[in-house]
Amino acid sequence: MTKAPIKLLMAASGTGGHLFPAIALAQQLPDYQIEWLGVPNRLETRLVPKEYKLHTISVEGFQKGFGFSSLFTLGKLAGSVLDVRKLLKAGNFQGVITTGGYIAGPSTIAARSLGLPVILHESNAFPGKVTRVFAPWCTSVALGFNVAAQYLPKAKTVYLGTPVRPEFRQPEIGASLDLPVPEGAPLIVVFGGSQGAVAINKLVRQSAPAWFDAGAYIVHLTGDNDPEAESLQHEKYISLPFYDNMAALLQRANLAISRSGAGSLTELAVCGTPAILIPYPYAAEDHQTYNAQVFTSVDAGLMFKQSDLTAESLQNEVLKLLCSPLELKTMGEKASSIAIPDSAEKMAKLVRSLVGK
Ligand SMILES: CC(=O)N[C@H]1[C@@H](OP(=O)(O)OP(=O)(O)OC[C@H]2O[C@@H](n3ccc(=O)[nH]c3=O)[C@H](O)[C@@H]2O)O[C@H](CO)[C@@H](O)[C@@H]1O
Repeated sequence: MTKAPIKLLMAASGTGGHLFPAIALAQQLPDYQIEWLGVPNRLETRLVPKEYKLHTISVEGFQKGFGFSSLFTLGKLAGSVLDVRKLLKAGNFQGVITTGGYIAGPSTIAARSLGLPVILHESNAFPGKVTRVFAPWCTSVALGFNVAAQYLPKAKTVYLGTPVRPEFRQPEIGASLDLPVPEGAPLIVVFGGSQGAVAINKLVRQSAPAWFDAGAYIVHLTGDNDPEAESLQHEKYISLPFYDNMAALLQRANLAISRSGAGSLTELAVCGTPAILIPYPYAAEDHQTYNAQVFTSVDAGLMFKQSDLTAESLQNEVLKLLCSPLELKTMGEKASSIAIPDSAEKMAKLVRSLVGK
C-alpha cells in the first residue's frame, strides 16, 4: 500500500516578499500535498501556482492604540482562527508554514490549538510585529538574516536564509534574458520591491541621461502605480511594470538601484549584484533600513535615505560606481559572501524533520 502524502498548509500572503520564498520552499517538497492560505484580492491570487489549491480568509492588522476598531479587528481575528481551524481539521493537515504578516496570527493560533507544528519564516532583519508576538508559540522560527534572532529571545530560531526561486542559483535552468541589452554594455536595474517605488522612479528618470552618456543601459521595473511610467523614451532605456525573469536580470546587472525588502536583498546577494539601496521610508517600523544595514555592514551596497537623496546626488553616486568596475566587482563579491543559496533545501529539511518525511 502506498503511503498518503503529508498535507501541509502554506499561509503566505500579500507581497512578493512573502510569496516568492514560500513558493520556492513549496517546490522543494514535491512529495507533500500543499494547499495555500491567503487573502482575497492580494498578489497570491496571481502568483501562487495553480497546482496549489488556494483558500482565502479575511484578516486585518491592528491600528495603533486600542479602540473600537481594534475590538472589531480582535473579533475578526477570532473569526479567522475558527475558519483556519475548520480548514485544518476538515483537510487533515499535518502542519503549517507561514512567512509572517497578518495571516500568520490566525494560522499559528489555529494550528497550535490543534497540536500541529508551525514553522514560521521571517525574512526581515527586524522581525515584523506579528512575528514578534507569535514566534514563541511556533515550533521553529527560521530566519532570513541572523541579526533577527536578538529580537526573538523566546523563540526557537534557526538561521537558514530566505528561499529564492531555483533559477536564481542555477542559471542554466532559467530562461535567458529576453530584453534587448547588448552584451558587454553596463546594465543598471532599477526596481522597488514587488509593487514598484514611484519616488525612486522619478529620481531615476531625472538622473538617467548622464548614465546613458556613460554608456549604461537601464532596465526599469516601475510597478503598476506610476502615472509617469512611460514618460522617458531612450534607446538604452527599457521600462516595464513587472518582469518575471528577475534571476536572469539580476545575474546580468552590473548595478541595482533598489528598495531594501528582504526578498530583493536576498536575491541580490545570491546573484552577487552590487546595489544602491533606498529603504522604503514608510515601511513598518522602518524595517527596510535594518535590512539594508545587513548589506552595508559588509560593504555589499550603499544605503541612502530617500529624504536625503536628490536626482543629482543619485546621478553622481552611480556615475562614480560606473567608473569603478573594480569597486563594483568587490561589492558584488561581498554580497555573495552573505548569501545562503540553498536556503530552500535547508528549509525543506527543517520541515521534513518537524512535520514528517
Ligand atoms: C513595502 C514593503 O513593506 N515591502 C515588504 C514586502 O516585500 P516586497 O514584495 O515589497 O519586496 P521584497 O523585496 O521582499 O520582494 C520583492 C520580490 O518581487 C520580485 N519582483 C519584483 C519586481 C518585478 O518586476 N518582478 C519580480 O519578480 C523580486 O524579485 C522579489 O522576489 O515584504 C518583505 C518581506 O517581509 C519586506 O522585507 C518588504 O519590506
